[in-house]
Amino acid sequence: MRIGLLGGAFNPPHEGHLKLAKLALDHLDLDELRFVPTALSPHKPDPGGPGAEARLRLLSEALEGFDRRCKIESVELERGGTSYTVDTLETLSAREPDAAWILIMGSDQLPGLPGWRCPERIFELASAAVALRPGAPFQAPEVRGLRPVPAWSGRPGELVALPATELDLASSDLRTRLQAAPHEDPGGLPPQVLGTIRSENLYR
Ligand SMILES: Nc1ncnc2c1ncn2[C@@H]1O[C@H](COP(=O)(O)OP(=O)(O)OP(=O)(O)O)[C@@H](O)[C@H]1O
Ligand SMILES: O=C(O)c1ccc[n+]([C@@H]2O[C@H](COP(=O)([O-])O)[C@@H](O)[C@H]2O)c1
Repeated sequence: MRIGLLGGAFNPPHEGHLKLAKLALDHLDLDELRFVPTALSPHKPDPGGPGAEARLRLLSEALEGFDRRCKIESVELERGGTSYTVDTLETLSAREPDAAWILIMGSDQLPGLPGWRCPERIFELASAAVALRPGAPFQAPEVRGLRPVPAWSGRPGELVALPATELDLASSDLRTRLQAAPHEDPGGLPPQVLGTIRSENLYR
């Protein structure tokens, strides 16, 4: 099994996340892509917003009718506390030892990778696929064991580039816009997600 892990706060989930997932599914020949909502993101501990339960609900709405290979992996919400990727990979790889894991991310994550908890261990357990995000160039970071390759073979430690999402969307901008103009469509939200945000007065 070739399994992609797309981790994030999804606060709220938006079309940029879905485009990233689609690019990964199409280019990496994945059997599954799991969205992994954080309990607390290590570098964004207090982002505001409606909390984990609502983020999870919005994410499952965003995935309704999307690609059937997409699932939600709730291991970080169940574990609670700060969501370190190395802990998640240790749990998943012990649980599913035959899977090949690949982290799916936007290029804004690359400069911070050496500062993640135990990055060398992360890339003993998984690879990474990175899509260009507007404003964030692709620059391979210095992490032992991580090496750029043209295509993913399934072996850990490989860093592969995905095409650009070409969607200049960020949850933080959407939160700001929703708060400033609650009755306007900020753009970039799946319709079901916007509907729930409105009907439940979230992000006010
Ligand atoms: N528009 C986008 N294009 C490419 N990747 C994206 C895009 N938006 C988010 N991502 C990626 O999705 C993953 C999860 O992102 P996250 O949930 O933190 O969303 P975000 O929009 O970056 O949130 P925030 O603005 O609150 O920081 C990260 O790897 C991030 O790089
Ligand atoms: O493990 C770490 O040290 C680490 C540091 C920063 C980010 N991450 C992961 O990267 C993903 C996106 O994080 P963020 O902060 O952009 O929401 C999410 O799954 C985080 O758990 C992980």
